[in-house]
Amino acid sequence: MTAVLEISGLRKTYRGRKGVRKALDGFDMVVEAGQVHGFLGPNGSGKTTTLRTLLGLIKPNDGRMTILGQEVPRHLPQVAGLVGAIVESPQFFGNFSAETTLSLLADAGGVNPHRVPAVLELVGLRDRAKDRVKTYSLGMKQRLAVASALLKEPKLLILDEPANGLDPGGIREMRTLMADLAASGMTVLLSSHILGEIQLICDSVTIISAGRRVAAGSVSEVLASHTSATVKVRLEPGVDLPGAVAILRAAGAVIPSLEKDHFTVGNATNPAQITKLLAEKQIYVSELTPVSADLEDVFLKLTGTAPVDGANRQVDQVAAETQGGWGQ
Ligand SMILES: Nc1ncnc2c1ncn2[C@@H]1O[C@H](COP(=O)(O)OP(=O)(O)OP(=O)(O)O)[C@@H](O)[C@H]1O
Repeated sequence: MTAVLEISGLRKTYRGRKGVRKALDGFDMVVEAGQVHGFLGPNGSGKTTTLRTLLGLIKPNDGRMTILGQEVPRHLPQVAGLVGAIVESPQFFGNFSAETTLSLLADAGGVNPHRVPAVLELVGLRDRAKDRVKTYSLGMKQRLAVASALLKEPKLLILDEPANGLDPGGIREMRTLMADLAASGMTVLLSSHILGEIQLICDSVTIISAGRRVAAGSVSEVLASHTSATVKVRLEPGVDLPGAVAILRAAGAVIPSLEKDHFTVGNATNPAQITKLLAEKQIYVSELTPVSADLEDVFLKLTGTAPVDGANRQVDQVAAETQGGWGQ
């Protein structure tokens, strides 16, 4: 596969009241052709700074970026026509209809006017195309923004939070739209906080935390390599569950949850050890199942942004989570 987008060692610092802030601290990203690539990170981790830098809106301090093989920002004029982007919520004139807005944009950008009805159809605004934009819902304005980015039939589409403000039906339609665009050969880079959506829509993902890449790869690879060794344990009916938990805890097991009829072991890198330890005390396991992580678990773990009981986590505050194995 060829990379449509490559970023390596990107650095951007801002000077502020409290001195220098590293918004990007040697960030790397690769997006392969024809993929829908998710760009994930907590608030303030550097996503918008990355996208703005890529589009030549911010000057980086260091690093290398290429779009479609061309080094940017130096060759941005050569590739600008092949990139559609919505990085900041675009402002549309409320008294114009979507059709007029897109026709004006097509005209200004030298785009064939036939693209206007085509993109209106694609984003699902056909039936409201003649209504004034000020009568649109947030989600409809979002669709219009996507339509404007699609006008010039870009090879790379960059969308910052495209599902913002969309209802579940709208999110599902956006998902179908992304899949259709990717199937037509377009590469889509999508930043989002809706992790379930990223998991459903994206082929691959980059996770950023504090200006650095903390994970990258296909969604399944990222999930597999960061799935914690958690197993769910069910015992024969009538067995003293807290007693069994105490035996395992004494041997070093971490038990994140104890329910009425089962418990979980969070550091079960060797699950056989659980059955062995309990069987030695004549306690028999009736079910032992791995608990698979979803993207939200991986995200919270890698970015250190899981909620902490009784604390209000502050922006920029990350908690490093370390979890050792047990029973090796
Ligand atoms: N113009 C600026 N001046 C100073 N600091 C800035 C500026 N723009 C961004 N930053 C800082 O850089 C860091 C990264 O910000 P950025 O907007 O890229 O994050 P983000 O991942 O897009 O966050 P969010 O998900 O909240 O939109 C933050 O700490 C932010 O405060």
